[in-house]
Amino acid sequence: MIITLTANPSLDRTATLDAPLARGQVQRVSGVTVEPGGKGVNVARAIHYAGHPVTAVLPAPDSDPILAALRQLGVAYRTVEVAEGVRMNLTLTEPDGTTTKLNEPGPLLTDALVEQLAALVVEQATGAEWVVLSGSLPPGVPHDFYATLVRRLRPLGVKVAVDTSDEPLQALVDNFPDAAPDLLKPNSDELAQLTGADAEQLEAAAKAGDPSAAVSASRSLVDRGVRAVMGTLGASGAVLVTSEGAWHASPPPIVPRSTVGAGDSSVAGYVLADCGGEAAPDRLRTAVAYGSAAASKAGSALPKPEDLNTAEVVVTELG
Ligand SMILES: O=P(O)(O)OC[C@@]1(O)O[C@H](CO)[C@@H](O)[C@@H]1O
Repeated sequence: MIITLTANPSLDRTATLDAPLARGQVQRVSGVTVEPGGKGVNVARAIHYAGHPVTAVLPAPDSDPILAALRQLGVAYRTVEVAEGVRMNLTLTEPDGTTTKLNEPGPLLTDALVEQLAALVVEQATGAEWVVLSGSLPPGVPHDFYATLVRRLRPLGVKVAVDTSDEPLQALVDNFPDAAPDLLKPNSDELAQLTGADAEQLEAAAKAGDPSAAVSASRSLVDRGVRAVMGTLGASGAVLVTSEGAWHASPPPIVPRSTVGAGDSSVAGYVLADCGGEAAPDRLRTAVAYGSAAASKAGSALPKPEDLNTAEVVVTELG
């Protein structure tokens, strides 16, 4: 069983544009989809499609359309009941695959609701293989929420993955090694932010086939207690660093349609491969196959096992 927490779930509304976005103009959209989203919800969806037991934990009113959508997909969930509906995040996709996201802050959670949410995750985590803590935190939730939760989860013996950004990510790192998770999934900006590396240089080097800056940044986090750091590098694939070694995986060729959910899919792939007993290089291979399959799908659509092109992911062991 895998548990995902989405403290700030969303309904993802994707508008497809037939022409490049023209700022300040009225433009017609050619299609709209609405899907249940938020990073942990996406991870849960991809895991569910793979046939692995999963429960998504999230705050939402009982009548919220996100819950109806999850029921329709057959994704199991547990909620903390809140009064205000989940936020609506807007994605604009342009013909060349450029994706623009406008994310709302989300509804305020009171201290009592924050504690109910943490207690629900701890309850569900008992006996689970992994808990995945993903996404931003809505107003009212302290920045160190994930740090506190990792500390509460560790005694249960469950593995913990964290994928977040900005202050919650910084607060987590500030609380290492006590709050160090089993998997941290920063993107290149986050890796640079956390380690003082230059984001542009790190990305440019990875694009040119040299992921060493991403590896050193990831290694500095492993040195501070994280079991595995998977740094995602967009079209340049991802690196995985553990205390045993470092690997880079380049993705299979795809036509990118929407990057929304690519990072979440890579987390799902990593955790699924770990549950299947795969070694580090194959966990990275599966993660990158999942991430690139998601990027080749429209809107917030997530990959199913038949969408994966694992054979064309090239994994290289690095020194
Ligand atoms: O605002 P956050 O929590 O950082 O990110 C939320 C979000 O952009 O992440 C998912 C894609 O990763 C989307 O489903 C959702 O809209």
